[in-house]
Formats: sequence, structure tokens, C-alpha cells
Amino acid sequence: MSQYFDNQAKLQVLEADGIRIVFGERQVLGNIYLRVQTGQIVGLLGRNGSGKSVLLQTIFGARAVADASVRVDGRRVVPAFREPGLMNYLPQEPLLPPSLSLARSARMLGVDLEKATARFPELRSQFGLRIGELSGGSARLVQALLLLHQPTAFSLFDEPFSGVMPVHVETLAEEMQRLKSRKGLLITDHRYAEVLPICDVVYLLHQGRLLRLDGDVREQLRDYGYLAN
Ligand SMILES: Nc1ncnc2c1ncn2[C@@H]1O[C@H](COP(=O)(O)OP(=O)(O)OP(=O)(O)O)[C@@H](O)[C@H]1O
Repeated sequence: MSQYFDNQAKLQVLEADGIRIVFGERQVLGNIYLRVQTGQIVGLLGRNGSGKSVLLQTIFGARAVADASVRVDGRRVVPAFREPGLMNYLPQEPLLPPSLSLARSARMLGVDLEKATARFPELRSQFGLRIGELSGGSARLVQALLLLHQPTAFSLFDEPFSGVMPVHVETLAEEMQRLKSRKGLLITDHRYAEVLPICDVVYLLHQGRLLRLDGDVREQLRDYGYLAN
């Protein structure tokens, strides 16, 4: 266990700010401030290309950005991935190598595979397979479940529901809600209808600015052109 995960009762606050990213002439992110605390699911929405993946990569430390500050309880943690037990990150691309077996992947991440997949009995018959032998949707689901159950204080998920069939999306969303008592989750996914009901806080990335949405979230998402009228 790590200093971050061993005391689950303690509230921990992850903050990221000063994140400014420019590609060529285009400023993708302009001085972003984002906050996630343990026990919360935070949703990050935004149009294609608005910078959601880039923001998650920067928080995790996979993308070095000058002046970016990532803090936990006020202490700077850059790059965050170096801090044992602090956070894990599911990128938009597959995380685990296709040649790795499910059992080995779970062991490597310190996760009990049976417990992590308990609500998905169909996966049981696939425990002996390699990641690359699973269907695309099942591989996505397994990777999301493994990271959700890994003992870290925070999990960053970039499109965890992508390719996952609706019945499993619903159960995965329920699992996220159940497990938020142990960690803080930052999720970006275009399946807004499934994401919004489980979020405690919703942010929208719009033209390089990060807006915290309060009140009628769907109405604001329409106003900013993320949802159709
Ligand atoms: N290495 C790079 N060089 C130049 N531009 C880049 C680079 N990486 C990302 N971008 C640009 O940054 C912008 C934000 O990309 P990002 O992948 O974060 O968007 P996103 O909000 O996750 O989009 P989507 O919803 O389509 O996944 C895009 O316009 C993308 O083309």
C-alpha cells in the first residue's frame, strides 16, 4: 500500500493548474484549473479536439508542460505517475500489451481479477486469454475494471466506455459509483447520457478554457454546442 491509498478515510485533493498548451498557432489549453477529490467522480466533456486527452496526459505526467502544476493536498507531484499509488491512467489507446494474459495483467497491477470482474460473469470464461484475444469491447472493459480496482487514490479514464456494449456500460458506470468511496475518478467520455448521472462535478473544455458547470448541465452543454438542440 502507498501513502496515498493506505488511508482511504482521509480526503485527498488533486489539483491541476497553470496548464497551457499551444500547438502551432492554436492554443488548445489556456491556463486550466481542475480539482478532483477522493470520493468524487468528475466528468470532463468537450467537443472533438477540445483538448481532453491532452489534459489527462498532462495531469498524469505523460506530457511534460512547462509551468504545469499538479498537486495533491497542496504538495507538487510532477510527474504524477512516479508517485506510487497516487494515480493510474487509461489512455484512449489500449494500455496493456496484446500478448499479456488477463491473469498476468491483473497480477502486474496488483488486482484480484475475480473481484474486479465479479459483476461481469461472462468474462470468467476468458480469464485464460491474452488481451489481444479479447474482442475490442471486452478488452476495453477489462482494462477499465483493472484500473478501477487498482489501489490508487485517483484514476484518470479517457473514454472507458468506448466500444463497450450498453448493458456493460451501465454496470461499469455502477461499479465506478460504488468504487468512488475508495478513490477519485476523472472521466472523459462522449457517452454523456451515462456519464452525467454518475458525476459529482462536470467540467466542459470549451475553446481552451475549462468551465465548471453548475445548475442545468444539459442546457449549458447545448448552449456551448456540445449537445444538439
Ligand atoms: N502532438 C500534437 N501535435 C499537434 N497537435 C496536437 C498534438 N496532440 C494533439 N494535438 C491537437 O490538440 C487538440 C486536442 O487533442 P485531444 O486529443 O486532446 O482532443 P480531445 O478533446 O481528446 O478529442 P476527442 O474527443 O476527439 O478524443 C487537437 O486539435 C489535436 O489535433
